Amino acid sequence: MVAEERLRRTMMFVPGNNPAMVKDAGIFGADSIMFDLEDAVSITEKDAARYLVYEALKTVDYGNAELVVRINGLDTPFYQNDIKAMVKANIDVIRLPKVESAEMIKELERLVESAEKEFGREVGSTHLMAAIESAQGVVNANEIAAASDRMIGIALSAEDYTTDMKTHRYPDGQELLYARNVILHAARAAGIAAFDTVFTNLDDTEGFYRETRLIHQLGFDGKSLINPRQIAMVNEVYQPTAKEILNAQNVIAAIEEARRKGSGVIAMNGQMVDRPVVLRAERVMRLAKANNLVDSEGNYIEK
Ligand SMILES: CC(C)(COP(=O)(O)OP(=O)(O)OC[C@H]1O[C@@H](n2cnc3c(N)ncnc32)[C@H](O)[C@@H]1OP(=O)(O)O)[C@@H](O)C(=O)NCCC(=O)NCCSC(=O)C[C@@](O)(CC(=O)O)C(=O)O
Ligand SMILES: [Mg+2]
Repeated sequence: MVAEERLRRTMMFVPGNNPAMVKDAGIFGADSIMFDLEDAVSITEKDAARYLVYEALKTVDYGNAELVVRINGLDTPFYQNDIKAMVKANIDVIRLPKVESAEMIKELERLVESAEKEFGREVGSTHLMAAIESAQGVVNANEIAAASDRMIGIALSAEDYTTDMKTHRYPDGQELLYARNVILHAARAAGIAAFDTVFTNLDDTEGFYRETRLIHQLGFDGKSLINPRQIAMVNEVYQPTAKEILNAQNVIAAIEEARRKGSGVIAMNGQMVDRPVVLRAERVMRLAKANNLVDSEGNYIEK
């Protein structure tokens, strides 16, 4: 069994200047809640938003959700105070926007480590992720993904990226195909998660499903979201079918039997079952459990 991989299907942006949204963000069941101090917050509200998110992190119970904050960029006067406040508040992950090089992640890491020491937090306990929002970021995706042991993932940010590329978003997503594949490969090569971009038209449910099915097929761990309505749709696409669950259970049973006999490979219904097949089966079972499709014994629950 490999180390349990955290599910990160849904990473929901929550504007850091909206007290009601910040307070209630935990009730919708997102895998990760991402408080935003950057583009959803106007310049005049930067300090107030930082303070609001800091207080919420200290006082609100967000259950098992992973807590992420998108700080302001390294080209702003706000990021140093953002880092200090969020490290002090014990945030799980800091997401740096508009990342274009490994050096930017190393600069973030230096400041995070200094804040950890200042506030008595264990050095290395604050994780990092990068949003890639430009051609330069895509070109340097490999070095960004591998820039720090603290990195848990990289994300495509298609609104800024398409602007940088002098295009805009189309329904078929052709304009994002290269960036999606580069980001996915960079993440996988570095052993970290890959997140797809936000989908901003809340009325286009069909378009949202189409995009989510595409990124699921490509292999993304999940998506950045802007609204709670999008969470159930992503979970639906990412949930395994009954057939996939049954197959995964058979694979795990078969490999356990093989291991008892001292072998790492076995044939099941004429198909070879080896390590990659077992890893895929284990991921299917993690997704099945997260979607309450199996009971504590791992048996499929008919709905
Ligand atoms: C779009 C809308 C105004 C619609 O509001 P509406 O009120 O019409 O929505 P409803 O569905 O009616 O809400 C039903 C109930 O849920 C509550 N509720 C809604 N949204 C919630 C939420 N997010 N968190 C918690 N609670 C929420 C709401 O308060 C209500 O609660 P209640 O009144 O109690 O029933 C709202 O969703 C919203 O503000 N979204 C976040 C926008 C945002 O953060 N943008 C910046 C990030 S993108 C970016 O920067 C581009 C990027 O950088 C991205 C990258 O880097 O990846 C790039 O370059 O691509
Ligand atoms: Mg952006």
